[in-house]
Amino acid sequence: MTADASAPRTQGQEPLLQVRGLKVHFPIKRGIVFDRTVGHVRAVDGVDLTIERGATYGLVGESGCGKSTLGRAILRLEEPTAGEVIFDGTDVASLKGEPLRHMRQRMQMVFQDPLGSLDPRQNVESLLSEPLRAHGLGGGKAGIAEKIRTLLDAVGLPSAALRRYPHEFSGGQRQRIGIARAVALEPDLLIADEPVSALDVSVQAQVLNLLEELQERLGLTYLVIAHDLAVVRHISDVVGVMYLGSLVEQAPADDLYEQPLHPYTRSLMSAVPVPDPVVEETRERILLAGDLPSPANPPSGCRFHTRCPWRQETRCDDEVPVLRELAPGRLVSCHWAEEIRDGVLHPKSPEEVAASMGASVRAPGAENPETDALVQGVDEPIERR
Ligand SMILES: Nc1ncnc2c1ncn2[C@@H]1O[C@H](COP(=O)(O)OP(=O)(O)OP(=O)(O)O)[C@@H](O)[C@H]1O
Repeated sequence: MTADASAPRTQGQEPLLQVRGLKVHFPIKRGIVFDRTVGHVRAVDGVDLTIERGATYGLVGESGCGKSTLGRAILRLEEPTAGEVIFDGTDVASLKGEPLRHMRQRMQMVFQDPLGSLDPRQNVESLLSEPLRAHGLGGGKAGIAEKIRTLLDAVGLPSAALRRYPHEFSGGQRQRIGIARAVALEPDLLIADEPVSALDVSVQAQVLNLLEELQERLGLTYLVIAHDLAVVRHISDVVGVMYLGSLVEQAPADDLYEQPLHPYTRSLMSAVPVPDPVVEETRERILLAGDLPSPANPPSGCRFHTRCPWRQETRCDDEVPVLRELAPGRLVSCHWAEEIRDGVLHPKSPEEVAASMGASVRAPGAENPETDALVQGVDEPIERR
């Protein structure tokens, strides 16, 4: 992370990645041969974000809000329903054949579960040489061997690791192998999807430090996806918070942690314990009413209104808030962000929120019983694409 998180790192240069109006909607199919579309899961529903070269963008939000789908759509592992992904000035959707292959080489992914993403039958040497051979990189046999040794050294593993298999390593070491494999192709952008959430807390910091070191050394740009705000805090320049397929807040990391503006960000932040016992004692705790609504049938108006302690009738229920700039670099999609920031509006308890929603809270399935039942898994299974 740069000293001044809000400062542009590469003045005059265009950003490495620009995502504009990105939507990924998955059809929900029914019928004996799944031939009837009864609705759509709006996993990503109109996301705009920009990542400057050499910067780290931390994307957070609770499980199911669409973070992984967004990451996969950037890599074109998921076909967007609408919107654009501009990578290094080129619209990714316009690429085919060799240019698409080359673009894929320049964007790599680190997965949450290295055991699941590394072939258990391949030893480390084979795991690391495979992508190099596939992309014709590293020169001949000797060149590849040399490159693999350098990679192992860069991720802090001994050369004795070469002959060993993924199951012989600890979780942290396996993640180091996953990272070595991802950087082997000298990418520009690394998308790390929950890179440390499967690891012990003591190992998480080591892996995050390694990512930082590699970024510095190799000039990488990162999109780091996590459900935990604490994970992305120290490595991110900019943090984006997602709720039900949309970004609700985006800010330079220090600003966001100092003063979260969106009610959802505030509730996420209030769940992070503070190491100082005095501060911890007085820490604001915001409990949310209800569960994450179904992305197949999101609430009207502000999508967060059914759980929001600051909800105001009826504007929040009816009017979709736009992601607007409150201060330089600080984007928030809440009608009442200023009032909440200035303490003019006070939060309700989860019980009050639930009671205030009363009859207006939509019972699951009330608007679209088929869709909701499917998404919640109480009916027939959804065919996953
Ligand atoms: N291939 C698919 N077909 C249908 N629905 C999908 C598919 N992939 C994801 N979804 C749905 O899209 C929504 C967003 O999923 P996604 O995995 O992107 O969320 P996430 O925030 O990354 O959550 P997690 O951290 O649990 O992976 C979820 O409701 C999920 O069930």
